Amino acid sequence: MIQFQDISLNYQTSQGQIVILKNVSFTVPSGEWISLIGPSGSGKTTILKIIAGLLKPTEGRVCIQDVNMYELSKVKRHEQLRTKVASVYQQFRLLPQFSAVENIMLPLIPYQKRKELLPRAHSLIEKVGLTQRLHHFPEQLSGGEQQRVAIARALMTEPEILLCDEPTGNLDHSNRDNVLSLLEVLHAEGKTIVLATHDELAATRSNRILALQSGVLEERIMDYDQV
Ligand SMILES: Nc1ncnc2c1ncn2[C@@H]1O[C@H](COP(=O)(O)OP(=O)(O)OP(=O)(O)O)[C@@H](O)[C@H]1O
Repeated sequence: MIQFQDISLNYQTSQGQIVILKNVSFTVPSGEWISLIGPSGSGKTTILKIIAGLLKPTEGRVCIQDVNMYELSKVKRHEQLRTKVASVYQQFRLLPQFSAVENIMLPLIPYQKRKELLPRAHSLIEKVGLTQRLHHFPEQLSGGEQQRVAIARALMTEPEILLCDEPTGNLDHSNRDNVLSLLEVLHAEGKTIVLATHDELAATRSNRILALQSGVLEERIMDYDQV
């Protein structure tokens, strides 16, 4: 479960203090898929970075499975989150010098032998439907295929929580549908998913939509389970 409690985030700039998030609170029970929607600059990526342990809020608490992440030292926080939370981004972020299967293994390469990681990497590449592309390099893959490799890479540590930042933003219609269908499969398997998107239609695939406007969570919370 993710508890995002009374979170505010300000930046100090040469023009003075700017407020990015204002007193934002929400809870994501384990296994739920929520979508964050809102215009550009409303704070969606900022929320994902805070959940990922990468950005300390100015105020508020973020608890993952009841542990207050920002009370921990940076090292302990990363250790806690390393296997619990994984991210998928709009710009795939694959390393160009590595093949698909090598990219998938990357999150665990510092911790385990390559030989031990290969069977899991193979099963993940099969899961995302790219068995035929195992040894292809990113430049030899389509955008949709690269994103599916990126999702497989995110799954390598068996995270409970998947943070997806505009994962379909660079994809055409059919690749977008492939990626969303894959998220639906992962959700059905029990993953907790937080999707930040401009794509309101994509967001309707989730359990709940939270709408952000200039760093404020709108009261409008659409719960499709109750429609
Ligand atoms: N380091 C920083 N210093 C100052 N302002 C920042 C910094 N990082 C982000 N911002 C501002 O925070 C605001 C929220 O950014 P964020 O990336 O969370 O928005 P977003 O809703 O994800 O936008 P988009 O949909 O375009 O990705 C933006 O106005 C951005 O300019």
